[in-house]
Amino acid sequence: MKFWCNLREACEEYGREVEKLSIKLMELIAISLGLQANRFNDFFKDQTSFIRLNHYPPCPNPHLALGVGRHKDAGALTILAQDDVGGLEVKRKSDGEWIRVKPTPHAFIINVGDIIQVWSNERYESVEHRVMVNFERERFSIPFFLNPAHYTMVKPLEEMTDDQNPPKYKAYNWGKFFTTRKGSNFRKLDVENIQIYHFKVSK
Ligand SMILES: O=C(O)CCC(=O)C(=O)O
Ligand SMILES: [Fe+2]
Repeated sequence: MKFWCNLREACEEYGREVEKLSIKLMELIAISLGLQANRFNDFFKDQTSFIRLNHYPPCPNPHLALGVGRHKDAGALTILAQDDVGGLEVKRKSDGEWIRVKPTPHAFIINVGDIIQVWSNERYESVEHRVMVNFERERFSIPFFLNPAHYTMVKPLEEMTDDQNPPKYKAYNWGKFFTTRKGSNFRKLDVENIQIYHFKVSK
């Protein structure tokens, strides 16, 4: 019983700290886009962020096992803690090759999610990634997903658009998008689910 109480407390404390870090990162991203540091803060007042605790048991034939199927993180930002086993792969845009991400001890991996891609009108891009299981060692990872309020209508920020750079996306409701995504994500190794390009403005 005590163990579980401690786990809850540890997770809650961890959540509070990575949330602070993620808001700091959003402030830096805002500055990098020429915006006020606090430009994104209001979106996270009623945030729907969450933590996932991932355990990947080993499999002698990793290519037949589902780690996490290819996807882009749908939210704003992901802060990923992982152990030293490795298995995360990102898709290189130039040639579509899957590149292994080497774990760096005591470092987080920060993923830009789809929402930053839309808010920034594609000045930032979310990265497609997947997880392959290890053939002999189990792996643990802890992603924190920074997500805006359920009712947020996600669309390119006005400051990121003008006559030369018209909005590349139509507005979509975050809560609805996320619920649809959650119902279909990670089921198979190589299937696509709802994506922001479904809201892309056609040229
Ligand atoms: O376990 C990992 O390294 C990443 C997991 C992941 O991509 C996710 O949960 O969205
Ligand atoms: Fe992910």
